[in-house]
Amino acid sequence: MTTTANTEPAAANQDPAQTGGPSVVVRDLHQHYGDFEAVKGVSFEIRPGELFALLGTNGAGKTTTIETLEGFRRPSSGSARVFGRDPFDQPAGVRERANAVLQGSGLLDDLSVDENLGLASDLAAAPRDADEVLGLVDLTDKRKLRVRQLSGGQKRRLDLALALISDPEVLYLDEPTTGMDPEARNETWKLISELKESGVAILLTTHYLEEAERLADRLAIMHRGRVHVEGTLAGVLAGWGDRVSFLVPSDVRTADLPEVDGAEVGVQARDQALWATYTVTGGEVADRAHHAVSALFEWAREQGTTLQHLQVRGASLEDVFLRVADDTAGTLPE
Ligand SMILES: Nc1ncnc2c1ncn2[C@@H]1O[C@H](COP(=O)(O)OP(=O)(O)OP(=O)(O)O)[C@@H](O)[C@H]1O
Repeated sequence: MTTTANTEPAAANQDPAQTGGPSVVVRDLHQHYGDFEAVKGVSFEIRPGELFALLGTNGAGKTTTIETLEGFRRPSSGSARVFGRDPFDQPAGVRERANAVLQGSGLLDDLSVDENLGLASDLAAAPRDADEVLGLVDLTDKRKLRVRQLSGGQKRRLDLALALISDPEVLYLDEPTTGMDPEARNETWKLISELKESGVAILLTTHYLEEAERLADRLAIMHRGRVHVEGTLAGVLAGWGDRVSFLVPSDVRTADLPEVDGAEVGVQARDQALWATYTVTGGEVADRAHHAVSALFEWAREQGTTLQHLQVRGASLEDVFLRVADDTAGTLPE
């Protein structure tokens, strides 16, 4: 332990979660690998019973952020606090109460499921009952098998069991369902929801957007070290607008498509036809699509044409993700 631990003011060591505050607080975190800046000013908080999903493109800096919270890396600048403590300089009081399912399994291949769980249990300050944990991850009937005899999805479930055996109050899940079949993933989602309901503060990274849609109370999308979008799912999607699309009538030039208040029009070629998409962000969220569709019907009536294959949908998390990931769009800060 460095001297920093001893010189921190007493107030900085108080656990905000004890008084209803966040268990995890990240403030303006920067992380360098040599000259390369992998994380460029990330901030978020996670309260007990809340799941925060950190989404992002490959190499965005998600794992680096989790590793910082785990105490594996000292921030280059900014801060990370878990239970009010610095996990790098003050790991005591953090490691016992936080645990992780990280990428790259820490399982010992030649030992059995029981033996792996036993080792993790020996390291835990107040371990949960191993039978109960094996039941939670549905591996009871595999307990005598060696790890190398498990399938990829079963190994991932054992990873989760190793994290749960210490009964953590904060849980970091780095792509926890990779390699699982849809049923195992569904069961794992239920388990994660139950953990959340029991008061665990969870940080999830995933490339499965549906996983974030199902589980996250709040989410952030990272790209190249920065958070570009953050909020509740509903809040994020409301800011992104509704989509109204239809086949451009063959006798209408795209330049003659009508303007609609509060909407931007784009034209895409698909299946040897042109499709118009109006992205509607103006007006009240509840009836913004109604106004756009009314205006388009009015235009179609005047043109003596119809809106074929008309579709109205809200923005999806995938729309938002792809927009953030699209460097060529040119509106994201460097
Ligand atoms: N030890 C390291 N040395 C140098 N660069 C690193 C190191 N670890 C990570 N990086 C780089 O830092 C950036 C962020 O990596 P990180 O693993 O945090 O991203 P990620 O968001 O978790 O990506 P993925 O979704 O692909 O797992 C990447 O460009 C990566 O190449």
